[in-house]
Amino acid sequence: MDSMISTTGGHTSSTEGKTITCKAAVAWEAGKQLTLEDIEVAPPKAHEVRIEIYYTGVCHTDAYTLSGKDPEGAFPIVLGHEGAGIVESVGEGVTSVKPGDYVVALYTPECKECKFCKSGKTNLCGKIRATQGRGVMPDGTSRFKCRGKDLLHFMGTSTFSQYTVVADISVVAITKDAPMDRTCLLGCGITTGYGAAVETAKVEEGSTVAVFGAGCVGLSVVQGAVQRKAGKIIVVDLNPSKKEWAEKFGATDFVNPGELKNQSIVEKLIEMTDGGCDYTFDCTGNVGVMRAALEACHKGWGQSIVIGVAAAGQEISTRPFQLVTGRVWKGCAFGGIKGRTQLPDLVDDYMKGKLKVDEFITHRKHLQDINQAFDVMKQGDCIRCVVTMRDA
Ligand SMILES: NC(=O)C1=CN([C@@H]2O[C@H](COP(=O)(O)OP(=O)(O)OC[C@H]3O[C@@H](n4cnc5c(N)ncnc54)[C@H](OP(=O)(O)O)[C@@H]3O)[C@@H](O)[C@H]2O)C=CC1
Ligand SMILES: N[C@@H](CCC(=O)N[C@@H](CSC=O)C(=O)NCC(=O)O)C(=O)O
Ligand SMILES: [Zn+2]
Ligand SMILES: [Zn+2]
Repeated sequence: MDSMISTTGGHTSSTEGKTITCKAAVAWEAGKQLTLEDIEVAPPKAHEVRIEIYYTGVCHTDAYTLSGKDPEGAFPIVLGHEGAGIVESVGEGVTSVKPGDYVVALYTPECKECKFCKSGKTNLCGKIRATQGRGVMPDGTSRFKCRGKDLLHFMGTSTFSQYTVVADISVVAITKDAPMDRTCLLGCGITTGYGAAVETAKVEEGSTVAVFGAGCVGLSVVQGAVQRKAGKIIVVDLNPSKKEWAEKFGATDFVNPGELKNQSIVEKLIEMTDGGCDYTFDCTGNVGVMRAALEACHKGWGQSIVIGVAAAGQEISTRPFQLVTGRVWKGCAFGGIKGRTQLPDLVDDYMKGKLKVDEFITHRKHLQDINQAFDVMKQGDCIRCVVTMRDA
C-alpha cells in the first residue's frame, strides 16, 4: 500500500510513488455547491502523469455538468478542465513529459496512433474516450479518494484538485516562461473559439462572420476571425454590455437581437451581409440560436459551426432545404486543435503578443472560494475567472 503524506505545494521527488493528500473542490451531487475536501491522489500508473495544478479556469461546461444536465455527468466527481501546472511524477513508460515540466491538461487527448489521430480529418482522439466519458482512468479505476470513497475524474483532467492524474496523452508541456495563471485558459475557452475560426472553419480573408454569444469562446472566435483578416465580424449577443467587449476584440459590428424591431436576427444578418454570412458560430449552447446561425449563412457555401454545448434532450432542427441549398452545418470540440501538436505554438504566439489571453481574465478567486467563481460566471460581466489552487 502507498504511504500517505501531506503536502502544501511544491513538486519534489519526495512525493514520487506515494499517495498525496491535498485540497480539492468535490462535487458530491448534481445541483449542489462544491465542497472543499482533503482528498487522496494515488501515484500515476503506467502511461499516466501526476500534475500539481497551480491554476484553473472555470468553464460553462463545468457548470453544465454540475447542473445535472450532462448525460455523461456522474457524482461524486472532481470537475475542472482548464488547468495548468507542473508535472510532479510520471508512471512507467511515460516519455512525452517529465517531472518539473510546465504543462496544460488536455481534455481532448492526442495519442497520435488511433484511427482518429491518423485520419488527418479531426482532432478527436478515440484512444481513451470511453473511459474518460465514464469518469475513470484508462484502466477503469480512479486515482482519487475522499472519505473512503472513490471520486470520479472529469474530462480526463479534473483540474479542481491541487494534484490530479491524467493519461500521458492528455497533457502537453509548454515553455516555462509562460505564466501559468494565464496559460490555463488555453486548456479550453480561448483555444476552442480561436481554433474554431482558424482551424475548423479556416475563415478566409475578406469573408463575413457572425459570432453568436460574446463569452470567452465567442470572443476567441472573434480573435481568430481577426487573425484570418475577415472583412466583417458581427457579434450577436442579448447582453448590451457585450458590445464593448466585442469591439475590444476586433468585431466590426454588434447586434442585440432583443433590440430588433419587426425583423428577426436571421433577416438582419442577411441584410447586413448581402445575402448571408460566409461563416457563423454558435457560442451559446442554445439550440434556437444554432438554427438561426445556420439560417443566417449564405446560400451555396455558408458554413455554421456549432461550438456551444446543449443540455441532454435538446435537439437542433431546420428545414432540410437549408442544406440542400448549400449551407453546411458542422461543429468542433477544442476548436479542432490537436493539443499535443499545436498548443505549444499557441503558447508561443501568446508570448510573442500575437494571441490575446490576459484580456479574457475578468475575475480571480482562490480554491476555497471556487463556488464564487461559479457565481460570477453567471454574471454578464465575467468572461473568465481564474482560480488559484495554492495558498498565497
Ligand atoms: N465545443 C467545445 O469544445 C466547447 C464548448 N463550450 C461551450 O461553449 C458555450 C459558450 O461558452 P462561454 O463562452 O464560456 O459562455 P458564456 O456564457 O460566457 O458566453 C455565452 C454568451 O452568449 C450569450 N447568449 C446567451 N443566449 C443568447 C442568445 N439567445 N443570443 C445571443 N447571445 C446569447 C450570453 O449572454 P448572457 O451573458 O446574457 O447570458 C453570453 O454572453 C457554452 O455552451 C460552453 O459549454 C465551451 C468550451 C469548449
Ligand atoms: N458530456 C457532454 C459532452 C459535452 C461536450 O460536448 N464537450 C465538449 C467539450 S466542452 C468543453 O468545455 C467535447 O469535447 N466534446 C467532444 C467529446 O468527445 O466529448 C454531453 O454528453 O453532452
Ligand atoms: Zn470548457
Ligand atoms: Zn488518438
